[in-house]
Amino acid sequence: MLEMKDVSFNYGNGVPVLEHINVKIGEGEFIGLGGRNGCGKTTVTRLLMGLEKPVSGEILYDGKVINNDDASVRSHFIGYVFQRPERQMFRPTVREEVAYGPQQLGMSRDEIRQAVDEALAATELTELSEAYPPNLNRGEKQRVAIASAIAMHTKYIVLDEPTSGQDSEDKDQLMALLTDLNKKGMTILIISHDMDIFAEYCQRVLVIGNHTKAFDGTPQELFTQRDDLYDLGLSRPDAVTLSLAIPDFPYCKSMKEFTAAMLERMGGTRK
Ligand SMILES: Nc1ncnc2c1ncn2[C@@H]1O[C@H](COP(=O)(O)OP(=O)(O)OP(=O)(O)O)[C@@H](O)[C@H]1O
Repeated sequence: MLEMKDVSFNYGNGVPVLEHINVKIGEGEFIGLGGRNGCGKTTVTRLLMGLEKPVSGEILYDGKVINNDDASVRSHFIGYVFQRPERQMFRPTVREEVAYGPQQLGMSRDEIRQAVDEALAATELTELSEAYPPNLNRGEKQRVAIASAIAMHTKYIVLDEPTSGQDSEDKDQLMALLTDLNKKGMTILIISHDMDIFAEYCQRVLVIGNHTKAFDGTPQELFTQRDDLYDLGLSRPDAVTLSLAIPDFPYCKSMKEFTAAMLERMGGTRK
């Protein structure tokens, strides 16, 4: 369990960024983190990663205060995919990049080879294992960062707006990979401005507003019960809006679900 207990933070210029944040992130969850531009989403994840320290309050891992554990210690249990993943890659090949973490953990050569092979296979990077990371496209770089976390067997992975600027094929591929990792037990925390991702993939959504936690619940609760979505910098996905507009229609979290429900209502099948 990762926990933020009454955490407040500013960047030292007197401007409050986060105030009295309380959040528990249990193992196996798939959580979306949303809110307006500049509300502090990246800062929340930097605090969890140990890249920033709370001004007050505590960060806990399995009940132990880890405020003073720096990012290299926390990387043993949290993997991170930066908004610009090239900033986290320093090795000459994809294989060496993915092997770096396991080497730091002191794994044997054979263990490292096996962990890296498995991680490259899981992220469909085997054929790019000798490639120079800066030459990869953004989706491939993200998968290298994810492979690094898999090879270290981290329990958590945090992704900062991984699908922004991606076409729908890359987005679907990434979300399928994250869903698969989550099914295998990895906890996912994904920052996004994409409401479809919250609705379709996340079990829980956290929203930051007014410097603190403004919502913590299921996407269905968020999109059907809150009337301040606009104020929070959010919007209702089309699939949800359409399903709510039709009397006695089930809640639909994606257009695929909506289409299937609509066809069922009309007594038809998809050709
Ligand atoms: N290094 C820094 N020094 C000073 N202020 C900063 C720094 N980094 C971020 N901020 C400010 O802190 C606030 C929160 O920034 P943060 O990047 O966490 O927001 P965000 O919700 O992730 O934004 P976005 O959706 O645009 O990525 C913003 O007002 C930002 O300008």
